[in-house]
Amino acid sequence: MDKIVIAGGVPLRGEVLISGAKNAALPILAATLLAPGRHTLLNVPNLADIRTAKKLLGNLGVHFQDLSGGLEVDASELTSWEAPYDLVKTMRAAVLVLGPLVARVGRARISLPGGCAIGARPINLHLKGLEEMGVKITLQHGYVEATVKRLEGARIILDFPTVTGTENLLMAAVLARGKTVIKNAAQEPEIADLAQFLQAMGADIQGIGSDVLTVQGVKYLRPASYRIMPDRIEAGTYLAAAAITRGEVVIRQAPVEHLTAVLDKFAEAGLRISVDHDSIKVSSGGHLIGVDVKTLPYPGFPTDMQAQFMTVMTLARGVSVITETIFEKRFMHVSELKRLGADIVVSGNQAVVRGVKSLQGAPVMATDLRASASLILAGLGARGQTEVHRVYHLDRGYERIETKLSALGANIWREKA
Ligand SMILES: CC(=O)N[C@H]1[C@@H](OP(=O)(O)OP(=O)(O)OC[C@H]2O[C@@H](n3ccc(=O)[nH]c3=O)[C@H](O)[C@@H]2O)O[C@H](CO)[C@@H](O)[C@@H]1O
Ligand SMILES: C=C(OP(=O)(O)O)C(=O)O
Repeated sequence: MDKIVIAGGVPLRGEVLISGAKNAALPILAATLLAPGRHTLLNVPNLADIRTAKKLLGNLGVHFQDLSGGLEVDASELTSWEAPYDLVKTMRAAVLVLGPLVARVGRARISLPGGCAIGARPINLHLKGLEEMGVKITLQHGYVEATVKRLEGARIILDFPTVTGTENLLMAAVLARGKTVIKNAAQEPEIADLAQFLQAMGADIQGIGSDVLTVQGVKYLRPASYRIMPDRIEAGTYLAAAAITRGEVVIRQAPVEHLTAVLDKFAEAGLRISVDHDSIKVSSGGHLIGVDVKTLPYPGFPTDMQAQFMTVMTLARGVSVITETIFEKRFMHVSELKRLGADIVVSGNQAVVRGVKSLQGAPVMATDLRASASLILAGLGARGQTEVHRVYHLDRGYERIETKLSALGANIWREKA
């Protein structure tokens, strides 16, 4: 298994270009199942999760062709309605084929996504919403089996604004008979990106970007061409890299309007930030200051930036209290950060971080995607050499991270184990 090695302590300087968003590309790829014909997707990031999604859709009969700067997705004929265990276990977002499959072929058989490092992550809200639309659901041998003759519009109130749950229900509703209203819908910008792709396919959706989505079902959808939004979490991670190395970085092609909570917190922590259209210039304005953060559904501070922000706080002056409200086990990076000398005490869903003068490089092990990013950041900010093991987690969600960081001056490389 590959590892990433970092010789830390170099302030990053230069420009970095943000890739397409993983969490928008995955539901949009799933949504291509809704319409026979050839779709064109632009700005698709080159990530392990995208390769897994292509395998999963390929298994259902979808064909792909690489275009210069894009991907052609041909969903003309579906030959299966099953998402097998082997593919679902490596990528939870595989569950996103459930809504489109019941909408297009009236049935789906999906391996139940298991618990993972960051929490239990059940899909009860996806299933309850689909049942309200007339889908018969049974659980057998670790698989969800879903069948429906005709999807019916419904009024759905989500107990929690689940991101992929909202996406699954939206993708089912666009081809249902009549009107569907999804209340307490998640408002993450990637859902708006999916909704805009669905509109380009001919769907009738009102309330995009809000917590009430109203969908008037249509008889059929047609293939569409769409450019995937840039990745706000990747952009936030490069902000953190500039902060922890006391560097000066320009982040280009950033989804600035969706980064408000993140930019506000970094500014409060003492970074100098200026924004020009889709570019963010960030430089360290003296010392970092400990600030408190609480993760929340969008537009609050994203849980997918919690580990990276915590890492920056390990070198700030004073104390920072970090509260995780979305996932019950998302502090797996703490024990590894402590190996580099961080002072962090966890109690329930709160981590109290007392800034230290310096971190020292050490071998560490990545446990999930954003934990991996946080360990890379810690390595960049530490004295001496850090080795991050189990980088397959990182490759799920960051395109060419060591190449992009090297171009900013970091001493970072990948070694084959
Ligand atoms: C592919 C993708 O877009 N992944 C993102 C998505 O994950 P995902 O869509 O899995 O996250 P959810 O919004 O569904 O989960 C939020 C919380 O709701 C709970 N829950 C969810 C569904 C359900 O049926 N029942 C239930 O109890 C979960 O266990 C969790 O505690 O949103 C998360 C929260 O912003 C991000 O961290 C992930 O990067
Ligand atoms: C938790 C994440 O992804 P996923 O939902 O795909 O596991 C993430 O992107 O941080």
